[in-house]
Amino acid sequence: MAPTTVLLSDFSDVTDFVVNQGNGVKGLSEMGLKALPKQYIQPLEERFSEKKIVPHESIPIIDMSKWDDPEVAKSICDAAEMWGFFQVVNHRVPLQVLDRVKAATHRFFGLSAAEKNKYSKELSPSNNVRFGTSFNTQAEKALEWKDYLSLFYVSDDEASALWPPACKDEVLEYTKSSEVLIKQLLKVLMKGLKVEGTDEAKEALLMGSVRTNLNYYPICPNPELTVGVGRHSDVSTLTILLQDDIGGLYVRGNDGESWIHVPPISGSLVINIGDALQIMSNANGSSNRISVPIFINPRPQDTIGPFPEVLASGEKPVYKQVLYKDYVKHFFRKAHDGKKTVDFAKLSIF
Ligand SMILES: COc1cc(/C=C/C(=O)SCCNC(=O)CCNC(=O)[C@H](O)C(C)(C)COP(=O)(O)OP(=O)(O)OC[C@H]2O[C@@H](n3cnc4c(N)ncnc43)[C@H](O)[C@@H]2OP(=O)(O)O)ccc1O
Ligand SMILES: O=C(O)CCC(=O)C(=O)O
Ligand SMILES: [Fe+2]
Repeated sequence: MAPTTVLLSDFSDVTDFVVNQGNGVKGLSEMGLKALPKQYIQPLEERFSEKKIVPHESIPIIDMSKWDDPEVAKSICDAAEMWGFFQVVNHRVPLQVLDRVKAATHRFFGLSAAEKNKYSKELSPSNNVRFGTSFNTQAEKALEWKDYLSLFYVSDDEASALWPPACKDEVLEYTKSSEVLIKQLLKVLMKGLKVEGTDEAKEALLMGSVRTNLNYYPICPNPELTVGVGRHSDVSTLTILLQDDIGGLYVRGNDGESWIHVPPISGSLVINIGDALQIMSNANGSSNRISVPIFINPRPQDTIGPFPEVLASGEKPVYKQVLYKDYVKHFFRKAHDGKKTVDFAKLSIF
């Protein structure tokens, strides 16, 4: 459809158009706006500054073709500890599956606003399926330039009945095809933490629930004034990010000030250690992290806290035991605020 030029003054309320009517920022972008609406202008400290990018730094790129090789395991554990982020290639998730889920994402966001809005918080037939924009429009002082569809997996039957037909098969295929990689990564990471043996209870704690988000960042008239997604770390155990070839993902450097670009590498997946694993591994990290789509999590009803094995040597617990659902609710109820979500689980002496 050809873009219509609409003056911003024609809008009585940008938020109503974007949020309530389900047009999203995609709807705004397609109007051919010449300037960013004021609702999206981020305060200076939240904007991304090119000056803070470290040009020649890179997060590790790990070739997983020989994934039983102890050297590969060491690279994974070192990258998780040093960066919390790494890219994997030759990961055994078929490349056609990745292509199909990318196409399905375009197909879903290409639907009309009315069709997408059927999955909004107010109209969705289930809490497990949600179309939205920004992060938490109620709590945010400035909105973020992103639309999303969030799909929490309960069962194949539920997904088949309630997920949007435009993308459900491809999202299911993508999440299921990633399972073998996820299990391998968790096995290696647990061994690195000296948490041996994966019984059913431990497996549920690490990967008992799966949420897949499809994020859409349309062209923005003034990208320098806003953000697609603000500074945050994921509340997952692990996040598997599939990004397209546009780029734009940055990871906090270990100095807590600089940013490192994560260049798109065709066929690669970005792996990001989330807060839940940080809490269970008792790591007192202070750098921010950014990542994407398949969030591997404990189950909502699980209580998370440092694994007994990591405290066995006398290491003092940094985190208390928290109900995972409470932790996630805490994350979703506030605007993005860097790495502060984890403070919710910290023992008061830290
Ligand atoms: C959207 O932009 C994002 C997203 C992210 C995501 C990063 C992650 O790491 S997602 C992985 C989180 N883990 C899980 O989902 C697994 C565990 N799940 C749960 O514990 C529950 O499913 C639940 C998420 C807590 C929802 O349980 P429910 O009983 O339905 O609780 P509610 O009271 O309805 O919701 C609580 C609160 O959260 C808001 N919310 C719920 N789902 C979502 C969602 N998918 N996206 C955004 N917000 C959501 C909901 O509106 C409630 O808030 P109220 O203010 O309405 O009370 C990273 C970066 C991004 O930019
Ligand atoms: O799209 C990106 O590059 C980052 C998105 C992200 O961090 C998230 O959805 O949790
Ligand atoms: Fe993220």
